[in-house]
Amino acid sequence: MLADDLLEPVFRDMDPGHPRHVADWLGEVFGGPARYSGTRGGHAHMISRHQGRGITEPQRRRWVSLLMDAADETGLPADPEFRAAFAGYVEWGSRLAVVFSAPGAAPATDEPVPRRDWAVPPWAPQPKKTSASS
Ligand code: HEM
Repeated sequence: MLADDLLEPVFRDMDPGHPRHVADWLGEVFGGPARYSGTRGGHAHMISRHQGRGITEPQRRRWVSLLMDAADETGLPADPEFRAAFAGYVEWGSRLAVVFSAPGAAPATDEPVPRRDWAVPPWAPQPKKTSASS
């Protein structure tokens, strides 16, 4: 993000632990251990870190794009069911980040960390049947 023209001004003074904090948050949202709630203060703290930043739509869109690149680079599961749920959450959350970071916004903070799941088991390409195997 620091190498990105649109996001550098937003992340210039970021906490060096930021990638870990976001990973802990996302892990908790998607059913992993409640590490963010246990170590960082949960939903209220996450919201407070966005307030007053005035995140713009182009910055949001770029952030989403870089997060999707990171999902590939870190080897998150690539099945379409998980990725659809992941993309849905990231689109939802990042649009809320724009709203909550606007001047004068007063978002509710006493909410739990959201949870996301995906109902359909992962799909994987099936080997084609050949005449020899039928
Ligand atoms: C689904 C959407 C998002 C999630 C889940 C998310 C999550 C988080 C989390 C967990 C933190 C760390 C809070 C802490 O210190 O404990 C954080 C901080 C921050 N986020 Fe987001 N965020 C989202 C969208 C965005 C977007 C779209 C932007 C800007 C383009 C943004 C900018 C920031 C900034 C500037 C910080 C503070 C950096 C630091 O010092 O750690 N976030 N976010």
